Amino acid sequence: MTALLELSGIAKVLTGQGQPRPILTGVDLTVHTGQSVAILGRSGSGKSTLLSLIGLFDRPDGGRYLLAGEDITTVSERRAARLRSERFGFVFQRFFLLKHLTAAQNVAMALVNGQGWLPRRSRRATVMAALDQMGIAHLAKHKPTRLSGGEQQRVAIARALVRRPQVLLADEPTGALDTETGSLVIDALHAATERGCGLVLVTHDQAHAARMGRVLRLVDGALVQEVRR
Ligand SMILES: Nc1ncnc2c1ncn2[C@@H]1O[C@H](COP(=O)(O)OP(=O)(O)OP(=O)(O)O)[C@@H](O)[C@H]1O
Repeated sequence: MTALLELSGIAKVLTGQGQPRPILTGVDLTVHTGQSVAILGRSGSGKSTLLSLIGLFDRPDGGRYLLAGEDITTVSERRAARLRSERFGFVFQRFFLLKHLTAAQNVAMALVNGQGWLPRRSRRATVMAALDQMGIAHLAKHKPTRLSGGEQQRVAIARALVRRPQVLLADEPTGALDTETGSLVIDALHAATERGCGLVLVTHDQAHAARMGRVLRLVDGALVQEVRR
């Protein structure tokens, strides 16, 4: 079966103010439909750099990246933008919800695309289905200020899922939440994988990582399998 994501020998050198630094030296990662992977690693090890390469915000300096069998290692920015909006959903530590809009309107914002808005009725049904999948359909009319951190993050996940991405990329999505609330957010991410999404979760939380199908650690620029205890 063709993998959803297949990265082999991915390398990335970052140039800040000083000497160029190799951050990733040979990352191999394969994710199939419905699979979940956690990536652990000390601060500065390159986890966010890796996620930004997977999400096509940046390109690698070496290696090969296949998305559903298509070689996108050196894809143009134009094609990357299209793939980002059609194939990927993104969830971050900060929720980035618009405060003056309701939960449903925040999710609906993700449906704006080159072809304009979906017809009103199908838009509403699509948005409500995404909120329902996250267990927060009853909060559709609430503005973010009336929602808890965990609820806001679930709105953000609904927004990431509403276009039915193949891959969900989550960078520290529980970083701003207490353990219990974070666990609800992990439940929500699991619900996405049950619908066939591939999930790559960057986290510092060992307990949340342990709930993923595989746990990998970024060490010296490469991913190594974490030994389960
Ligand atoms: N644009 C850049 N130019 C140069 N160096 C960078 C750039 N972006 C990040 N870095 C450096 O690359 C390294 C990896 O950063 P990255 O954010 O990927 O790590 P991380 O594992 O996600 O860290 P954290 O867990 O703290 O979020 C860090 O040392 C960082 O300072």
